[in-house]
Amino acid sequence: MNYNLNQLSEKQEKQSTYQALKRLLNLISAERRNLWLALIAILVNSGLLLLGPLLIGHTVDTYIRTKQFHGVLIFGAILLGMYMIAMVTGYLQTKLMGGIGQRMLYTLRNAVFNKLQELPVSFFNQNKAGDLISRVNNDTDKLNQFFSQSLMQFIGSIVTMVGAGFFLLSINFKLGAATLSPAVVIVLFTLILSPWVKRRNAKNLKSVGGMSAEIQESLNNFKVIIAFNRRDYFRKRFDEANKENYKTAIGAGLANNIFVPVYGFLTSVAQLIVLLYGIHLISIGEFTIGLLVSYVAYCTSFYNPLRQLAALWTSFQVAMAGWDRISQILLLDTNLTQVEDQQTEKSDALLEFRNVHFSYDDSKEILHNINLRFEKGKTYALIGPTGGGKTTTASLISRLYDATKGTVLLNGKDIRSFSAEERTRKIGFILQEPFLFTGTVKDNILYGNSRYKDASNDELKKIIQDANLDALLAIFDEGLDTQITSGSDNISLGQKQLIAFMRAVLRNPELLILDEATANIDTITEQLLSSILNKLSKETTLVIIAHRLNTIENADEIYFVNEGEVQKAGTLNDALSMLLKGKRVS
Ligand SMILES: Nc1ncnc2c1ncn2[C@@H]1O[C@H](COP(=O)(O)OP(=O)(O)OP(=O)(O)O)[C@@H](O)[C@H]1O
Repeated sequence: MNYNLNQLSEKQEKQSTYQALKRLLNLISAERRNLWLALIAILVNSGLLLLGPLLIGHTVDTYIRTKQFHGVLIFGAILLGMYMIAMVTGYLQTKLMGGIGQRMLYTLRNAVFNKLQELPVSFFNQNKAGDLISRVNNDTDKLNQFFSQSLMQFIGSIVTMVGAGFFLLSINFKLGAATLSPAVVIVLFTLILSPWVKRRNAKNLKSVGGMSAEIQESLNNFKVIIAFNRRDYFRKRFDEANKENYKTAIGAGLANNIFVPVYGFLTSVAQLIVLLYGIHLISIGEFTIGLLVSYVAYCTSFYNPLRQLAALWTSFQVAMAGWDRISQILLLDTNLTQVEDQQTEKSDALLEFRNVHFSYDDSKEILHNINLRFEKGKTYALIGPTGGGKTTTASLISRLYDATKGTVLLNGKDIRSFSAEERTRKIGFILQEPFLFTGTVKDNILYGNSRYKDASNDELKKIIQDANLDALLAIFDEGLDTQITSGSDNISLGQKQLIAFMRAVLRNPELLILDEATANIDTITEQLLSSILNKLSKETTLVIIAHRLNTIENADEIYFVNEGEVQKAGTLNDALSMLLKGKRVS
């Protein structure tokens, strides 16, 4: 299945803003009440501000021209009261929307992060971590900015414009229509250019993701970069990503700002129309000075928000481009779903491969028609040249991936019918590259182990002793409390493998896979691990992947894995000669 987000995005570019907006509103449906309250605040605010010019016009014509200053004072006080209420509603709207924006950011980041936790290994194979981080951090923030800062202004501007437009047309239809004609040009101009502006912003966000991926890759591999003196190479790569970002940012900036001067020009045209046509109407007695004062104010109330809308529209397009990138993740589904429970077959095999084929990306088949049987309590070894398919086979046993064809059976049932919890309880996997989290040795060996998660240090020490793991724990100076730092650079690779080993053994799985799990461990400690494995429950099935043949001398069965095919190797000596003769993967 294709999980590459940057390829998906090309396909999904056709998605309309309307569809994207609908999905976004579904996500924030919990905020409906606050959104309504904020909307009421904005309506009151805009309504009051719109009434102002009408009252001023009325004051000019009724009281100022007739010199009734008492009336001027009363209307002045009414206007002041209205403006004060408008101030309070303005504050309320900012407060409500700020909260909505931040809560939405929180919900969205959680939703994206939780989705990432659901997605299969293939997704992470096909996407760069830096780009994903940029989506979780940067793109969600673009939406937050729009929601907390721009949305209400956006709605406020539209309400003010509609209200001002209504007054302009109702006071004098001919003059109103002439005043509004430049707005038609503006709307057409905006509609035509918007998709182009959104595309430019999407390109810019993509380049931010690319730059972030570049930074993440070089930070993760800084030791190799320094050891191989590749700093210049990475500097160049970063420079290219940065240049791309610079170019797309300029492109997006130009697109985003194209509206401002055009809107400004057309606003001036509209004001000119009001003055020239308005004065003409006064001269022929069809209009009053007071109404012209109101008219100029309404013209400003109409075109100022329109100018603001130019900037807000840009912010909307940026937010929508960000939302597209976020929703690409949210819309993905894992292809490792749980299938319906099936009839259990009577089988003495704990795990079985039946005619299994597998390819990572549909292009090249990696495993061809594999048939394997792992019985309860036995030890199996997978050997073979580098790139032959051993780790891939192990990954299918633990369902990191599903077979492209054929079936993997666990306890006589399709492995896909087990819940992830059940499966991981039954199958333990010590990966080739063990990963440790920041915390103590205790935190790390209890990772994902619900059985002992509340055990005290003393209880845990006893459990470790019973599992014959105490000699391994003794290797760490401060035992269970030894600190592991981020990236776990304060302990050796061999020590990391020991922690991963303890973590897996303590879970007491029915099937334990060791993928080169002792490759970095000295011979004495390796013998210790071997004796621990021998003392595991007689029910435990072991699958050991190893390059060093001494590691597998106790195996009941040895399989030779080469060029995606698996065959029984017989004795250790047969395995050795197969290895020596074994073809390498071309
Ligand atoms: N994530 C992946 N995406 C695409 N191809 C992959 C991926 N992982 C492995 N492969 C390919 O699958 C083939 C088998 O790799 P695998 O890791 O299973 O070999 P292996 O026998 O375990 O090798 P080693 O002894 O080096 O660990 C190789 O050709 C490899 O390039």
